[in-house]
Amino acid sequence: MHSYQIGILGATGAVGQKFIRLLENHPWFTITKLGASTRSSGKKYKQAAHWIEKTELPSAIADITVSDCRASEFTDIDFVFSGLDSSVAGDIEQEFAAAGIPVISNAKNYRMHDQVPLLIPEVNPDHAELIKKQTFSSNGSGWIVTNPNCVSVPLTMSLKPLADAFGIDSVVVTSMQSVSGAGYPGVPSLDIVANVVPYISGEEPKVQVESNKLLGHINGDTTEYSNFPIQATAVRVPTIEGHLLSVSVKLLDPPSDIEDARRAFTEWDNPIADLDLPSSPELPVRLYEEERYPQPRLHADREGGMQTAVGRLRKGTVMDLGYVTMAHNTIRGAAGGAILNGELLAAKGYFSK
Ligand SMILES: NC(=O)C1=CN([C@@H]2O[C@H](COP(=O)(O)OP(=O)(O)OC[C@H]3O[C@@H](n4cnc5c(N)ncnc54)[C@H](OP(=O)(O)O)[C@@H]3O)[C@@H](O)[C@H]2O)C=CC1
Ligand SMILES: N[C@@H](CC(=O)OP(=O)(O)O)C(=O)O
Repeated sequence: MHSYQIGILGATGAVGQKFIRLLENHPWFTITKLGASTRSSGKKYKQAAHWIEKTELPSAIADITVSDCRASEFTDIDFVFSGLDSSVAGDIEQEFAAAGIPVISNAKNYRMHDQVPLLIPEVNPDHAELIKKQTFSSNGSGWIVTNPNCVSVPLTMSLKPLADAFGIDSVVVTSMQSVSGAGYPGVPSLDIVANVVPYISGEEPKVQVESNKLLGHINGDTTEYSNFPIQATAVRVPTIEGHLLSVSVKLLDPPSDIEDARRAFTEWDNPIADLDLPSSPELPVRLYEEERYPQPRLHADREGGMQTAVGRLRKGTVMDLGYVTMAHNTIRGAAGGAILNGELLAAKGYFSK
């Protein structure tokens, strides 16, 4: 039986609030500490946070006093989830790991660090082994694990069945990203209402490198990346939740029949199915046959926001295959993905208890 007392860093932000909502009634993880900036510390959570979730702020959380994000304030917990702003996540997460507190982070800072696993449990669960190589803390009790960018998540989860069946030569992707990806208050309304903004600062380079780390292999102390090129275009659209991607793929060993590509998705085996993790979706990658699906408003919440949808699978005219894919950016692409990482690591015995 797993039972852990946990903290949330960046608890007042958009992702922090999603952690709080998703962890209410979690069977393994109980929130006992909340951290944010000095703007919030010392206040009760209900006063510090501008609650933007649709569900009620959990009463067990409302009266917790928010702490500074200092490791010395987070004694007596087993680990933290981090939804910190990336401008501060680097130093704070390192301080926690050095103090022997494991950090499961949603921020970008350590994703490409050699000894830090960039983890999607259904894609590369074995990469968790890198934890044992980390030297953030003197005795190895503190470490950092990250989850990928919210576009890299559906991109990599949808590429994985194709990589396993046919190998990937190259990818072109255009992401149509919802406004919640920019946090709260996020994109100015005069920019995004009835409009599309064809640029998201810093997004395309992350998408281009993270998938190759995720689809790589552990070799000794580090990750050997896969090495297919990805050309990404990141666009902000006026949806609220769910990032939709248009993907074109050239394969190393393309199937002659599109049915074989369909089967690659429908017959793909989830490598963690037998672990029965609480946040694990029944079907991590769902192939829709209806030509108008998937749509963010209709499908982003499927399986608790943890399912990656694939649709419009078709033979390509320039590259081998075309399809669209979509995932809930603040659940599967952020807090929910981090929680699933925590569950995987708990099930595999990584928390010293
Ligand atoms: N929104 C999304 O879809 C996704 C976001 N992410 C990443 O998750 C992280 C959080 O994003 P989001 O929730 O949208 O951002 P927000 O701006 O909504 O929240 C940022 C959080 O960081 C805290 N913070 C800011 N400065 C400090 C500081 N100096 N010391 C301690 N805490 C501080 C804030 O506390 P306070 O309220 O006190 O200022 C707040 O809790 C980012 O790294 C982002 O890139 C990743 C994937 C998807
Ligand atoms: N940039 C993403 C959200 C995000 O914060 O990404 P990252 O975790 O890679 O910094 C978006 O705007 O939708």
